Amino acid sequence: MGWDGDWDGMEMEMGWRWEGDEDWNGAGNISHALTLSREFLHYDPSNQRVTRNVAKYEKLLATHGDRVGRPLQRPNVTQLQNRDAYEELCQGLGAQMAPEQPSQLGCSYETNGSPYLLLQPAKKETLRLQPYIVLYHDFVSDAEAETIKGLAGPWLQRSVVASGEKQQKVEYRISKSAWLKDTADPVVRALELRMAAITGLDLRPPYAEYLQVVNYGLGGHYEPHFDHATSRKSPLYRMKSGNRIATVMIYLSAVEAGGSTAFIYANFSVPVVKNAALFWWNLRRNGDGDGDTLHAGCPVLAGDKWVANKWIHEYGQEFRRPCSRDPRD
Ligand SMILES: O=C(O)CCC(=O)C(=O)O
Ligand SMILES: [Fe+2]
Repeated sequence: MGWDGDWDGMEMEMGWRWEGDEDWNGAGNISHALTLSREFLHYDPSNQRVTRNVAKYEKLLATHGDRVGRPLQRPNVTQLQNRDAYEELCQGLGAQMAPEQPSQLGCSYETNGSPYLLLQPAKKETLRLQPYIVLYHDFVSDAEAETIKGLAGPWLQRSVVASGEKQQKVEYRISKSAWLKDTADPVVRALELRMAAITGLDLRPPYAEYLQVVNYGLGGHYEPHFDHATSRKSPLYRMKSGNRIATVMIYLSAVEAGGSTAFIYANFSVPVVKNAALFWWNLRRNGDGDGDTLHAGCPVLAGDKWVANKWIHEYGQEFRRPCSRDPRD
């Protein structure tokens, strides 16, 4: 079941209760739970646990009706009122066609002017130009991925999100995560140098955050959100190095089913490609947040998923990604 093992196995498969919370979390579909549990008993009448669940659901329905507790929390972005695009993209039903000329997309070896990459060019696949999203294949080795997961494992804690001026646990981000400093291990340091080489950006503190290692268990997900701050009060500004200009996200594991990264407005999703690193700019060159980068980590349906995030900030990049007054850039 992976590290997100807060779920109660049986009930998680049926999808309503979240053991991490003391209360019912209000997903609310108790009558559906009851129907499925009764159907289950039809096949396995002696199952004590499901028998107990049936009694529990019947009691809950009698006392509370079908909606119990508070409504599900959602990220605070108005665009999310319509979840259809997200759900379709996660199910692989969304349009995946690139609006750009196919000749501008595709694969290339990149040295990016870096002596480091001269020896081993990056295998870049350009997925979209607006927003600019590229995938670097074989960015880490299997051994490096294992080392990073092993280093993070003991430190994993339920993930939080920036909410107003605070950070909090929310139902729309179900995962565990840990932060790794580059001093934690030579492998972390090596990955940071590699990320600096492919992006051409300055990743030294405080120009980038520590490496955030994230583990999603079954059903783990992160609903559509922006990585950059959309409010000046966001805790992201506490680093005093501006907003998050870009994201590098490394896929540290494969996933048996689900778990793609969906870009809602760009209308496509990136399947989990083990050992690859995804890069995109969150901000436009004039410093405004790029609304086209709304993205999500789709629910993991089988297996578990590990990623590592590097969030790079605006300051330090002034000469590496010069600004522009043209709002289209
Ligand atoms: O897990 C993913 O595919 C996306 C994760 C993400 O967007 C994040 O951690 O900010
Ligand atoms: Fe994100």
